[in-house]
Parts: sequence; structure tokens; C-alpha cells
Amino acid sequence: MNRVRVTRVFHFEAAHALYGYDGKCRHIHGHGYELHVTLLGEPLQDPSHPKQGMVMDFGDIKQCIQQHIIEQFDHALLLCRHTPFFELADTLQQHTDRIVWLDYTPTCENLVIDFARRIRSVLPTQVQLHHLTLYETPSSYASWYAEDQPA
Ligand SMILES: Nc1nc2c(c(=O)[nH]1)N=C([C@H](O)[C@H](O)COP(=O)(O)OP(=O)(O)OP(=O)(O)O)CN2
Repeated sequence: MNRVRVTRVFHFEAAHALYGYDGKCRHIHGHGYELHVTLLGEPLQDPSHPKQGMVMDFGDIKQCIQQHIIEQFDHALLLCRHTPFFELADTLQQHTDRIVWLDYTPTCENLVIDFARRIRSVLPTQVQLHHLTLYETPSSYASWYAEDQPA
């Protein structure tokens, strides 16, 4: 048995604010995020199958991540609902439907944990999420690895 990792890279733009943070990132500001999604599995061994030799078709990975992550988070404003920002919810939502109210502070770490949970819940059973890396800037990123998680 040979198991192989396959990776696809995605980009999205989002604004966020780290409420209560002791630096400039407490203000609403934007990032061009880059998300690396790495899956682990065994390439399909079935000469009669159109996905022969693939862990998961790159096109299917794209469709899955687009639907479950990018369509929600791209060009969105990411805010924690447990902050005074939530007092603006009704007003903001009259003018845009691209606000994602989160139960957590939208740090790079918390976002990558949330993305891992969302992706794992929709992946086909024959592949595993090996790791995710989310770049908030070209020089700052957070990674989630399945092997790092408690059993
Ligand atoms: N561990 C984390 N630290 C910080 C996060 C985070 O998500 N996890 N986020 C921020 C801010 O959102 C911001 O994106 C980064 O701020 P900063 O490092 O200041 O970004 P710059 O690229 O502008 O850095 P310079 O050193 O000013 O070039 C903060 N920290």
C-alpha cells in the first residue's frame, strides 16, 4: 500500500478585527489569505475507474473547498459574535450579506482550526485531511496537522 499526500492551494480576501488585541490588528483590516489543503490517501487502483491513480481528483478538491470554505469566507468580514461588534449586526446586514459571525476571535490559528473541522465533515471517507496551512500574510501562517491533535 502506498499512501500519498495531495495538495491544492486556494486564495481568498477577507477583513477581520481581533477585538481586545493589544496591537493594530484590533482594528478592522484586510488580508489576502492563502490556504493550502493537503489530503492523504491511497491512489485508486481500478483501471476501469475514471479516477484511477488518484487520491482525490484535484478538480473535486477544488469544488469541495470552494463550496465549503471559499464561498463563505471570500470578500467577507470576519467578526466574533461575542464582542461589541455584534451590536452592529442588524445595521451591517442591511447592507451586506458577507459578514461571518464567529464564536471565536478570527486569528489565523482559530480560522485554521475551524477550516479543519468544516473540511473533515465533508471529505469522502477514503481520504483524510493531513494538514492545512493558512497564510495571513506572505510571512505569517498557521498550520493544523491531524497528527498533532489529541486522540
Ligand atoms: N499568532 C498570531 N499573531 C497575530 C495574528 C494571528 O492571527 N495570530 N494576527 C495579527 C494581525 O491580524 C495581523 O495580520 C498581523 O499583524 P502584523 O504581524 O503586524 O502584520 P504585518 O505584516 O503588518 O507585520 P509587520 O511586522 O508590521 O510587517 C497579529 N498577530
